[in-house]
Amino acid sequence: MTNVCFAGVTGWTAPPILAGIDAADDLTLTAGVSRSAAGRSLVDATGYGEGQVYASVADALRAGPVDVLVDYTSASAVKDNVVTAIDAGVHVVVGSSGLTADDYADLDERARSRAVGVFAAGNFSMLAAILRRAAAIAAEKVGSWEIFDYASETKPDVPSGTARELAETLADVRRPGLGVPIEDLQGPVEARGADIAGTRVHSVRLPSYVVGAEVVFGAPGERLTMKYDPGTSPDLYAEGTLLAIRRVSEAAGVRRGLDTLLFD
Ligand SMILES: NC(=O)C1=CN([C@@H]2O[C@H](COP(=O)(O)OP(=O)(O)OC[C@H]3O[C@@H](n4cnc5c(N)ncnc54)[C@H](O)[C@@H]3O)[C@@H](O)[C@H]2O)C=CC1
Ligand SMILES: O=C(O)C1=N[C@H](C(=O)O)C[C@H](O)C1
Repeated sequence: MTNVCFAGVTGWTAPPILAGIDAADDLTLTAGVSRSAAGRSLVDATGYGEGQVYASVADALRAGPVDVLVDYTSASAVKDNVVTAIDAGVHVVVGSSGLTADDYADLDERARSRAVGVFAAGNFSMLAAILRRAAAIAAEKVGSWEIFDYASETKPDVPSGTARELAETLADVRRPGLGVPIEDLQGPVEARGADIAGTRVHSVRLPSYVVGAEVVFGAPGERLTMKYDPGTSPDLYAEGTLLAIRRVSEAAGVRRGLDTLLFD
């Protein structure tokens, strides 16, 4: 049996994942973290689970045995939460966005030194994972691309975890070419987007968008556009998150990208 603590238990993403844990014979939801519901029982606050809701990950991990922490909190809270779990010898599944490649390098070192597994995906949906894998294949043959990152006007972090992870994945293949170097541009250079691991990333924040991502590959005389477009339900993140919970203890250190669990 794997004991799971879910941080972000009252958030938008939580319900279908909590339902999946509840329905699984091999997983138990033993603790939750949420500032607004701290002190309540899990079942009262969420409809699922056996334990309590705590105000912080540190409090939750002190309260009882936990094998895996799942973090769906926020870009501002996630790094401290992951560090707290690693230091307590607890494996971590990171759903929250906002961590950079440098953050993951720090966490990897820390996790390896404590023989803890950390699994992170900028997007736990199956189709976003396929986009990541397909884009990496395209980057082997096409040397120019840019990413468009779409999210609601209230998303606090930029770029999305989905877009950041995509850019960092493509950087492992190669760095895209630029027709005009950024330093040689005339006009406001912000118009060319942010440099994320060598890719220009353009973040759009407008009402009605859920996080989606588009990568456009350009070659002389032709373009290839790959676009991930989610609906409005958080259900699509549940299956991938449950897979990660079950597999995070397989290896020490940080592993990234749901596609690595689906295809490798
Ligand atoms: N990797 C993926 O597939 C997905 C990633 N996300 C990311 O997950 C994160 C959460 O997303 P939502 O569920 O939409 O957010 P939300 O704002 O609806 O919920 C956040 C939850 O975290 C808790 N929380 C936030 N900061 C906290 C802190 N400092 N201490 C204790 N609890 C805290 C809140 O109480 C709430 O329960 C975001 O970073 C989002 O970008 C969301 C959906 C899918
Ligand atoms: O903020 C969100 O809502 C989401 N964020 C994730 C991201 O930053 O990529 C992905 C998910 O689709 C929803």
